[in-house]
Amino acid sequence: MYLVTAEEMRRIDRYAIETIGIPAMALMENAGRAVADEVEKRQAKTAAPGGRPPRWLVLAGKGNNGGDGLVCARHLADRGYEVRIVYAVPPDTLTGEAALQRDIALRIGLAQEAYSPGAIDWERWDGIVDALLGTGTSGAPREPMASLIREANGSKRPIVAIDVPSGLDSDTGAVAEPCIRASVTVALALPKIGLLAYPGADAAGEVVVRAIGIPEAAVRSENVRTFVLAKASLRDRFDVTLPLARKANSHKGTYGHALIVAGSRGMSGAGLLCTRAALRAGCGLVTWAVPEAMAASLTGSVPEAMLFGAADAGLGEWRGTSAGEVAAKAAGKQAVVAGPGLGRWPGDTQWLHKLWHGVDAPLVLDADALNMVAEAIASGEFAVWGPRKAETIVTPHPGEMARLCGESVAEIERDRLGAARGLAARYGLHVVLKGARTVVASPNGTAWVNTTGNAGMATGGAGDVLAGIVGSLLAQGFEAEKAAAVGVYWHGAAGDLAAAGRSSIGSLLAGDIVEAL
Ligand SMILES: NC(=O)C1=CN([C@@H]2O[C@H](COP(=O)(O)OP(=O)(O)OC[C@H]3O[C@@H](n4cnc5c(N)ncnc54)[C@H](O)[C@@H]3O)[C@@H](O)[C@H]2O)[C@H](O)CC1
Ligand SMILES: [K+]
Repeated sequence: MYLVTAEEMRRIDRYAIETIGIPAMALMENAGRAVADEVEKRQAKTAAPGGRPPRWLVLAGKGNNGGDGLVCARHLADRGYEVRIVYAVPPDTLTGEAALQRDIALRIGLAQEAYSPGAIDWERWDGIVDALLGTGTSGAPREPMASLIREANGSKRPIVAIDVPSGLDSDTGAVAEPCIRASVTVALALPKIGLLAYPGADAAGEVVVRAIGIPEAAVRSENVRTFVLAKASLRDRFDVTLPLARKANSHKGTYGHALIVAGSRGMSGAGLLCTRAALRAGCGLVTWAVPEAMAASLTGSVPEAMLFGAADAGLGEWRGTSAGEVAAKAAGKQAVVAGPGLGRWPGDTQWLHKLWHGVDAPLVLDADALNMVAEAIASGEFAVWGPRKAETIVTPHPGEMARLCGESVAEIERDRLGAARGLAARYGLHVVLKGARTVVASPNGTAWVNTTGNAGMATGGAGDVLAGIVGSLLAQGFEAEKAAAVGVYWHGAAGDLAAAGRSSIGSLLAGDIVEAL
């Protein structure tokens, strides 16, 4: 499923109207009717007291979003609802199709008023349709609309938002003060990015996408490069269904060999989780490289993996001198994961630089390896590292992403998609920006926003598990975008499955995610 910006939606809309010739009023009619259907569906669950007709308020702005609301009001009235339109602005300032809808509403005698602060008896109404602002929003809602939004939120009535909750930035998910807090948002034609990205996703409530008669040809006229990562997209885009299929006639060599470079004294668990996740995600063989002094104590901790002890002068910590050995160990492997629990040591960016070129296989960099890259970027060194022989996936959380981009966490979180896309394009990396609604961005400009996962996964080791899964999929021959996208979806889905089996998701452990794979 596509995810669009306001500008992309506008262009698709314009193509449908101007190039294909579908009247704007027809689209608006479909939009308003779709919203009325959704209101009816919700209202049916809670019958109005005493069998009286349901009472709904429609808050209308002056643009096309308001026009959609006026169509919705008309259809609700036709279905026996008591409806009242509240214009946020003087009705004579409405323009275009919205003005035509205003005249229609007037001619059929729908109840209406211009908003006056404090004048609405909210208690009287069963629900509210938010038709104040849509994709034409610029900046935070201005007065008097801002007061109307605050009153509506304070009313505690269910709010059905048309297209986007008013006050939401459709492109980033940033919410203005105030922003409508909807129980459901009816996204018209295509979902907007801001409906999935937090904090917008919280303001949107449940998101329902409804067709309004925009032909597929209009959608295709726009080269949309952002997609929802959901079960259907795995199937349609990547030809993958989970659990992964296996050929009856196959052997461990069929599923690849991954090298996991992870863990150090005090952080062996990161390597252990990464290694177990890689095995559970199905690659044929895993070699786990650790500083040599740790190898003895880890013997048998994951009997299915091979252990490799890298020279460490007996300290259980990584040293720059091990780069050659690790690169040699990577020969013949189909994927390498480096980073979880590595720690930092003097000269570690040079160590990583050696792996950067010494490893011929696809590489996943996570955790401390990302901090090394961030330092190399900051010092200007990274610019001269040059391209690798195979693809590279980086899996930063927002803190690591902030260091990689030289920005603050708040700046990254304000536009996660933009940040991930920017880093991917700048350095030719596949970027997995973790967090609620993980973003996967590729150097070719494609990006995915994930729908699986839950807050219980905000726990130590969950990232190590993801790195292991992605490495495992690379080892099994998935190309980088597919490995990253499928891995992210699967990791979240496993987290959801693991959470479903617990009374509180707060008790979820990273190891549970591995077992749920
Ligand atoms: N998807 C489609 O193909 C269709 C979508 N429809 C609906 O149209 C809106 C977008 O309509 P548009 O007229 O471009 O913009 P808005 O209604 O969102 O609002 C524009 C209006 O509001 C004023 N305004 C802008 N920002 C603010 C602010 N911060 N505070 C106060 N007022 C503001 C501005 O002056 C403009 O005049 C889309 O979301 C769908 O709901 C079509 O109906 C069918 C086709
Ligand atoms: K709206």
